[in-house]
Amino acid sequence: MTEIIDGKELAKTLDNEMIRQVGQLKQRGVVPGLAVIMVGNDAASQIYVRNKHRRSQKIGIQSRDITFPWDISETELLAQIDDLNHDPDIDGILVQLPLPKHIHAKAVLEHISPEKDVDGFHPINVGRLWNNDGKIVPSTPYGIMTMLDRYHVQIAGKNALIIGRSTIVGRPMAAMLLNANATVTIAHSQTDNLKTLVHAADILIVAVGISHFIRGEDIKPGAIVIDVGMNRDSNNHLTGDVDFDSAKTVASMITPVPGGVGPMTITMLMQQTINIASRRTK
Ligand SMILES: Nc1nc2c(c(=O)[nH]1)N[C@@H](CN(C=O)c1ccc(C(=O)N[C@@H](CCC(=O)O)C(=O)O)cc1)CN2
Repeated sequence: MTEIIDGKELAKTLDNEMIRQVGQLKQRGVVPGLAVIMVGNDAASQIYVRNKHRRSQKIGIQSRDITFPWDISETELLAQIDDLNHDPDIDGILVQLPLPKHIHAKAVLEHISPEKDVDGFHPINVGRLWNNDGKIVPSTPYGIMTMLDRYHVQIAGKNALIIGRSTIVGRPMAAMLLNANATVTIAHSQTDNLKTLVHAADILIVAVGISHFIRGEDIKPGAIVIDVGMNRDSNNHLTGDVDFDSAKTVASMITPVPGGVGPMTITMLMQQTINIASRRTK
């Protein structure tokens, strides 16, 4: 029987664990603080930022939302980050992506103190992760690793294929699976013989942004399939990169969309804010 990896349910379990962790921190005089910077009024980003705020409140994290109009200058944005870098009440800083085109996202992300870079996008944190010494790591792949762990998936020695090489998902995912002793392959738009690679994968992570890119007949029987896709169909319904119905008949475990990887992203952001705050007590 195929097991559905339920990100929504796992997120609730982890919320309860985090509420306890925050309670213990507060007894030691530490209130975790998260600053979320949003530029412009992208509709999806507004929803994610609101959800980050609500989850922070639920867990007991002090969250500070800072919203700028889309035409803010890069200099003003960097000055705000400077302030937050020096603010002792703030443990984690994140800038919601995407940013407007006139702002250099790379410069902005590199301006966040690596010790407060709760998204794990700063090159220092990227380097630490690839050195198997990651202290703060990107939330989506961290969420996937947590799902694999909580569903008792054995990673060591397995063939893991990641389709997609983004800095937010594909690359850090590869580092995390490698650190967990998987044999890792990253495939992308220029990859030859993708079908052969997919058919050999024990753990398949799909993050390409193309609706139903992978179908059941492509997958190795018994594979674990993780769908990172978030696409909208003509009816504005959310669809994954994997055709769930056909893949479910072949995989041993699979994540749905929605309700799989997505809910774990904000959960792991919360966990990392707590992790950073707990270093204050050491
Ligand atoms: N600074 C960052 N910007 C962005 C990140 C990020 O990790 N850091 N990731 C995404 C957006 N994102 C969080 O910011 C995010 C995306 C999706 C979900 C989620 O819960 N998805 C649900 C479906 C939601 C829906 O119906 O639209 C699911 O898949 O079940 C949470 C957070 C880009 N920007």
